[in-house]
Amino acid sequence: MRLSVIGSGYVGTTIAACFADLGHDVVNIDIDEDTVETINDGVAPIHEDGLAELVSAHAGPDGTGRLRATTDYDELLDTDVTFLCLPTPQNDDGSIDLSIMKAGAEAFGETLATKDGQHTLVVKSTVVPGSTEDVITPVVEAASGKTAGEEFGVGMNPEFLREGSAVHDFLDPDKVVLGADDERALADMHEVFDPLIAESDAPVVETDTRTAEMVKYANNGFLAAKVSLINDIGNICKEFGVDAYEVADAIGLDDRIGEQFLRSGLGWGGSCFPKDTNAIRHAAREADYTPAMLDAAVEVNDRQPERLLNLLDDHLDVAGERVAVLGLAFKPGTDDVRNTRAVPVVEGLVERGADIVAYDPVAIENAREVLPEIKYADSAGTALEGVSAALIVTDWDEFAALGAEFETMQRRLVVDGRHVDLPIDEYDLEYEGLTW
Ligand SMILES: NC(=O)c1ccc[n+]([C@@H]2O[C@H](COP(=O)([O-])OP(=O)(O)OC[C@H]3O[C@@H](n4cnc5c(N)ncnc54)[C@H](O)[C@@H]3O)[C@@H](O)[C@H]2O)c1
Ligand SMILES: O=c1ccn([C@@H]2O[C@H](COP(=O)(O)OP(=O)(O)O[C@H]3O[C@H](CO)[C@@H](O)[C@H](O)[C@H]3O)[C@@H](O)[C@H]2O)c(=O)[nH]1
Repeated sequence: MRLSVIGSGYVGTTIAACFADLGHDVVNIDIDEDTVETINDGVAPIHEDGLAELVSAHAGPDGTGRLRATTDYDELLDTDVTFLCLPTPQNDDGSIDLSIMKAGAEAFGETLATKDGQHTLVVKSTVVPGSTEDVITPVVEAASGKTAGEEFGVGMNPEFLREGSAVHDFLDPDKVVLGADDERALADMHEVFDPLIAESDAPVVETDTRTAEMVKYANNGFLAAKVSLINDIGNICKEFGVDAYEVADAIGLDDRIGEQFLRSGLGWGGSCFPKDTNAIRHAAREADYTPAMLDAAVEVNDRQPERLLNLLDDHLDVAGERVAVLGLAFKPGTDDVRNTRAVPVVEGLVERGADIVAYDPVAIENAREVLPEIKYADSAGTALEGVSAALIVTDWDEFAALGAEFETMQRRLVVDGRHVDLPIDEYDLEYEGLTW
């Protein structure tokens, strides 16, 4: 099938490369010329495990030719289905900002106006319930002069991939959700996804666009709340001298709870959970409903960095002391620092007058933009040299391999926000875990 994918970021590039790998002809449309050029050179514009191989296999001079990129929306005219993968950031009040989606929908509609045959638009971005039907579709109708459900189809297909494992998650999903309000759009989405469904054996949920939109927020809200609940329980565990990880292992054996997403500590960050919980909470309030559980999930999450710093305060007055911060990415496996817990941790240390040296295996370049005022080390070992304390913010595997490096600390005080397996006894560490 011939597909166009508008937006070439984490989601757009991943799905375009994966669809090409599944045998579709795909064109990626993006306003960023560098991104377009990079893909056309056969190079992945973002860092994701397995993506470089897929892009070079299908784009660029040595590729199959099934993947290419362009800045020209007219190229979607030669395709049958378009996926809209544009950003949906939050406004200052937490509500969803649909302005980029509207701009993309308008450009899509203006192009569609000149097309004779049938076409289906699929909203892939995370949007609050009603956005596809009440906002995006009317923009396309106005720009194209065509009627949805008659002259073009509209679907909504939420994406559940995680950064760091995007290719794997997309090709082997737990579920595929196909939201459509007309038969033609549903049939088109099936034609796109059938090769993936056949290969992955993923269950398919067929529903309307509003429900599909809500499934995405329910998914993220549930996961964010699950982490906040284990953090709440973990904080109680800490007060009673109980190890929250032992408790989590035990409750995770109950199938109704499940073992995943029970790692307590500093809480959740990233490009999705924070903005998506805020968007759906704001939308709920607009509808006159107070989302008490999601509000609490955010409140618990916001408190964890200060709890980590309070644990440090119990051992050391950090004013004038050198402190190492290990980990800056919002989770291991990515260089993404959007809403990373490292920011409130570092801000708290700055307020306390600490002299901070930070290290991350891949996120330092991005971290410099949000945390320009601190020092950076080029290895965990260098960061630890001469410090009075170390804080662990991201659970990178390489931190669990640290050993003799601890001997260079002035004081071997380690406050761990992520339950990294450290040689506490071997190196005589003065160790505090956030919830254990
Ligand atoms: N990142 C994730 O892990 C993830 C997972 C699931 C869902 N989502 C959702 O998917 C959507 C996209 O997120 P992302 O992380 O891929 O975004 P992103 O910021 O990584 O990429 C967006 C891309 O869109 C391009 N763009 C902006 N305006 C454009 C326009 N008018 N026309 C064409 N291209 C334009 C940008 O240049 C950029 O390359 C969001 O709604 C997000 O919530 C993200
Ligand atoms: O037990 C856990 C699991 C996660 N986290 C934290 O939660 C955040 C999010 O982690 P994860 O879900 O792995 O990363 P994302 O790439 O943000 O993926 C989430 O957000 C995406 C964008 O919407 C969705 O597509 C994914 O399904 C959803 O997992 C990170 O800060 C993690 O450190 C914990 O603290 N404890």
